[in-house]
Amino acid sequence: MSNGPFDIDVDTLGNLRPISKVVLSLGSNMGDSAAILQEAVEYLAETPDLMIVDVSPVYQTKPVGVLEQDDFLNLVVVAESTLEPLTILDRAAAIEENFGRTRELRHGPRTLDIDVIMVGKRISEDDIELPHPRAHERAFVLVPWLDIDPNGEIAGHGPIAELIDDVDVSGVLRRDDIVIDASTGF
Ligand SMILES: Nc1ncnc2c1ncn2[C@@H]1O[C@H](COP(=O)(O)OP(=O)(O)OP(=O)(O)O)[C@@H](O)[C@H]1O
Ligand SMILES: Nc1nc2c(c(=O)[nH]1)N=C(CO)CN2
Repeated sequence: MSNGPFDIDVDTLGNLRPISKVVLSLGSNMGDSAAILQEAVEYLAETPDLMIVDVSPVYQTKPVGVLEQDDFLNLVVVAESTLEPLTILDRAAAIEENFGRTRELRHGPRTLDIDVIMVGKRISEDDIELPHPRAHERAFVLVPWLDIDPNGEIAGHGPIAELIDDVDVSGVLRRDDIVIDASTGF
């Protein structure tokens, strides 16, 4: 899979649309987190013009940032899309809102958080920064991502297989007993 806008899709009107690689990080530490992640993957699979390529195993992870909160369940989704990065961010926020996500505390507990890790190229704007500025230092992103995309890279930081050597992975435990059914929609 290419990282950037090198693959092209032609829509029904004949317009050429670049296909970008998309990486999303999903996390939950409130409510029935396994069921929430399952449903969130289904919402993503139903998103027009976004095709899921793979869903990682689920990991139970120690909280990063605010430490006084429950462990998270995390997974990573790799997809391909012709959507604009801001459209993907809006879609992620809309899916979060289905689960009553509130933003009372930065890095605090949440039913569902969807971070946009990358959408093809690098972007730095008021509303969006890509790649996600903290992804390269987060074991809860790198470990599941590596499982499904061993050649993955974060622009400006390098291959995830190398970045992982510099992060503490001790708080990240694979939960093979939690299976996300990724068969619906792709
Ligand atoms: N790549 C990105 N992914 C997600 N949100 C982003 C991104 N770039 C900018 N944002 C903006 O940053 C805000 C992130 O808010 P949010 O409450 O999700 O942060 P957080 O998940 O607590 O912390 P972190 O950003 O460290 O993961 C959102 O309002 C969103 O518009
Ligand atoms: N383990 C873990 N810690 C976090 C997470 C998360 O998904 N997993 N999300 C955060 C805000 O994006 C802050 N801290």
